[in-house]
Amino acid sequence: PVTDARLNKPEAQNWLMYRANYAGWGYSPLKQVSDKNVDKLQLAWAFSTGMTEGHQAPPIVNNGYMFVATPNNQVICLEAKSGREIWRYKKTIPDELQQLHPTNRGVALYGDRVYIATTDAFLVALDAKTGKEVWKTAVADWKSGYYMTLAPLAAKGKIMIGSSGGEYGIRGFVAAFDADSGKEAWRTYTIAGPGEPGGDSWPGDTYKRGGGSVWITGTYDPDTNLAFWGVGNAGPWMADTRSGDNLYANSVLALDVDTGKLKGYHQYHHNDSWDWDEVSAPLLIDLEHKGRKVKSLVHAGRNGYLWMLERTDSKVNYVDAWPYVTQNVFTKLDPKTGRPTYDPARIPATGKTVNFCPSLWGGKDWPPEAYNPHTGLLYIPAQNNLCSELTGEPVKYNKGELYLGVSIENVLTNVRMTPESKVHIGEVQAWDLKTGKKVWTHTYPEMNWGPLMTTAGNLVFGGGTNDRKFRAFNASTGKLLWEFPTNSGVTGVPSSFEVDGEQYIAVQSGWGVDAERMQGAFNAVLDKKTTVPQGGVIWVFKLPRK
Ligand SMILES: O=C(O)c1cc(C(=O)O)c2c(n1)C(=O)C(=O)c1cc(C(=O)O)[nH]c1-2
Ligand SMILES: [Ca+2]
Repeated sequence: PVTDARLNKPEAQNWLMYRANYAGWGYSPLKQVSDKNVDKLQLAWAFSTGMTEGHQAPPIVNNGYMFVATPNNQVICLEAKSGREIWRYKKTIPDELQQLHPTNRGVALYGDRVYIATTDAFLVALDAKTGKEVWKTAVADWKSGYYMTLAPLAAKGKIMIGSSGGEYGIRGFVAAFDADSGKEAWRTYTIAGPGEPGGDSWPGDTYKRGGGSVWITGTYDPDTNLAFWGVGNAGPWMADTRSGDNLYANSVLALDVDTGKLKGYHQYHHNDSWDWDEVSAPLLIDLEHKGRKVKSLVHAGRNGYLWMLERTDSKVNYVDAWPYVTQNVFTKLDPKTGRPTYDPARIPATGKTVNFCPSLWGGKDWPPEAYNPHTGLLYIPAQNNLCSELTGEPVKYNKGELYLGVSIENVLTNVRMTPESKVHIGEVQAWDLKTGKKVWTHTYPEMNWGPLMTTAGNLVFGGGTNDRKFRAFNASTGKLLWEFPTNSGVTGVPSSFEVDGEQYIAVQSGWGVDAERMQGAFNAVLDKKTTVPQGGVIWVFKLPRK
């Protein structure tokens, strides 16, 4: 059984949750595979999932058993050392349901159960031994544009989730369900309504369709019982349709896990007009900043700034922020609050064509950063040097239809090259958070959609490029130490685990969703055409036996 005690201090041999620990580090304390021997890493087993589209979920492992979520609401349970299938669950969803983002980012383990959030906006509890449904709860109405792609967060008897739908005029929320019964415990809207604090930051009834979706797992601080959730873009995209700050879109929220009460927040940027969802949950890192000890929240923003905040038991304070990729929208940040001032020429608006950097896919979209406590470095999978051009147009709300204010043709061709992006776009960056200095950068000619994992073996793992490769870098120096061509592009979250004294590295390969759309946008604006093979495979590697 997966207990709170185990989730608070996960064993090195397991990968029990989305980012391995509540702090969101994407860090494995295992070190059998290291910078000294990773060049010998070889295939242990591979397993075809039977699905196409975006395979993004980490292989989650509990004492030799692996649980993998794939697109189409499928969960596969396997013997972790052999890849032998034990059970498979697939939720059927209505045929009419077209998922804008066809992916699932993983399961949560709690007690003897496995939890998955589905495309038709159900939260489902499965028996971990058999894969049989124990309960399922309808979380929201998919016909109104709600769908779920994130891995749930389990803590203190509750299973927490959020919903996607920021491009459909939903009103976002984080909700918690009793792990035993599936009964809803609380629901906190990410978009403030009339009479609530922040409610006056939305004109008229625009809050009802204000977006603020939550589609990446939150992080959690057991000491204060606060969970930290990133909030997506405001909707519709053009900011002139909803003058005001639009709280709490594009923010981080600190929510009390027992009650859902909002205890603090920081809005990274107000009145969003760029589809810069700030959904990635901040990493919890204790660090020293200018000689002061800070219990920080670190977030590489889709808006292209690297944010350092401070968490207390009742507040979120701004500490520092700086651009980590080319950014031409913010002209300055208020040194006390971090509130940005915008270049008016860079704000997309209805009836205007506006060019801005980074692109609408941001300095970093959803693929998670990683933090290694030994190197003290934060690793960011970045898209640098790239810009977008959007032409705003009037939009009318129709239930269940896209609510953007930009034509879909424009979205699919939005990228604009710069002299620098012709040289390179994708990067793996390593930042020393003490000094605020970048320590190393690995560059790719084209995009990087690769979630990162770092290990005590002084390694950083990640894929993300359109050449199908999965790679290992020296965590201290950035030197490329190993690469392996998989079946498809790797946008999966890597994980690591140990069985019978051997360390394994696992990742799903299966290109899709916006990595594929961004490739399509490059294909549309460049002379070159790239296709990436489709199909999902779980890849598991280890060292040769001695
Ligand atoms: O506003 C939303 O609700 C929402 C949801 C999702 C999603 O659930 O995957 C994405 C986005 N927005 C988004 O803006 C985006 O760039 C994106 C990329 C991806 C992906 O899986 O590659 N999903 C999403
Ligand atoms: Ca979005």
